[in-house]
Amino acid sequence: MHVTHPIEALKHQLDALRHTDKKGFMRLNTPCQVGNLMGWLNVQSVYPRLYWQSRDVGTVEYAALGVVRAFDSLAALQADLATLADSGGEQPDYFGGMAFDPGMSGWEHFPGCHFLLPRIELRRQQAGATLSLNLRFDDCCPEVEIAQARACLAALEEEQLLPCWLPNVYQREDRPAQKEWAASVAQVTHPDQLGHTPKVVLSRETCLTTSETPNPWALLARWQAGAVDCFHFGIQFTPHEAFIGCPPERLYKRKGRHLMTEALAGTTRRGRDAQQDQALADELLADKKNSLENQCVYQQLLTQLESLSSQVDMGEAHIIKLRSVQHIRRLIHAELHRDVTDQQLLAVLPPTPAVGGVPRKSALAFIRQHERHRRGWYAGVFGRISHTSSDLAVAIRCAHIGPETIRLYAGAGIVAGSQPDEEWHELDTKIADIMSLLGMG
Ligand SMILES: C=C(O[C@H]1C=CC=C(C(=O)O)[C@@H]1O)C(=O)O
Ligand SMILES: [Mg+2]
Repeated sequence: MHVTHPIEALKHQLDALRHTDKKGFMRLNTPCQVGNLMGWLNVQSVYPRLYWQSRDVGTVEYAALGVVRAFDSLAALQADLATLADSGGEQPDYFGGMAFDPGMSGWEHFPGCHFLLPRIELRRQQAGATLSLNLRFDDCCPEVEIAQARACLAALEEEQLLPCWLPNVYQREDRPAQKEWAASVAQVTHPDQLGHTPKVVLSRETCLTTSETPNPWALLARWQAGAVDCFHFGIQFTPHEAFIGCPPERLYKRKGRHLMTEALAGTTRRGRDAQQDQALADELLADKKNSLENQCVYQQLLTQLESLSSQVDMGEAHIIKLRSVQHIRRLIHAELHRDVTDQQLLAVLPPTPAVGGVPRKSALAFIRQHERHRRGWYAGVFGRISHTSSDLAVAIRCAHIGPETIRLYAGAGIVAGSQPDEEWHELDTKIADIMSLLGMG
């Protein structure tokens, strides 16, 4: 992106605000040209650095920098959204996520819940790109806010090409190893356990170490290119740590009172050719174990939505095909009651049984007791929240990148009929895309 002109344009607009008596939220916009949003993010010195693109075709791509406001609680976020909505005018987008298990902390630098209003947003849609500066004129005097915004603009750097090199020599360690995995699957599928807890989603952390530190944005850009029909996200709170992912699963999308959610669970691999691929898809749809995995998810979603909405409709089970895997999916639509907020939805819906289990309480208790790695934001929530609409992904198919390490996460729904070796293999197919990008395929 050639930033000089857009930045000058925003500075002019900012100067004009010096004597403003405006209250609340304000967004200054200017058109701009950009090649690769991640190439732009990668050179910026302002943190957090965040990327978000929803799954739907033709949606906005967001790159965001810095913080105007941030909340570590859903209640505080909701209160802020409500205050701004009452005062009318343009409404801001908050970006962020939540850990899998609110009862356990996230990772270091990753709070249990964190949603932020960025200082700078670079948005791109079909019509073109816009550079925006977000401002809040509520509790501090406008001069302070303007000075902070100005400093952030002054720090912006020109976009550069992403490095095309990624390390490709790694040491791999699986946690749990296959033997311990088999023991956990056996425990979950023991008739006594299944009697009270019919599904637990067990997970694995695959730790890859290398002498180099991989560039998270270069990795995400390549991963994204092969992950169509997926969400794409990345966040860095600090320079040496990133969380990126290309999840296929939506937690929910809300447009006004209309809610879209889904049950995505049940997995098979892709075939060698179209014929085998179709045979695998047909088998998946007819398979009892995989259907049960999916059923656990939709039943819970339907039950939860019953009390929150006036009408709930669910579509037929169908197959979605990703690069390395196929899944069973059922789409769900609901009309929310007037007073239902994102705060409530996020307090009730996650973790869905696609990543947790049923009943939630005993499944989470099993996971807390038996998993020795920390899920952190894996299997949590990541996305965008605003007063008018929200869109959130289930944070699966993701990687945590730190100095000299990449930690990949994959889980598999364990139900009656689950076989340890097959489920272990399912974990491998779920990380196959990113493993092949790292030269480990
Ligand atoms: C928990 C994950 O996948 C979930 C989503 C789709 C299919 C799943 C399955 O078939 O087990 C899982 O429930 C993951 O990829 O880490
Ligand atoms: Mg499965």
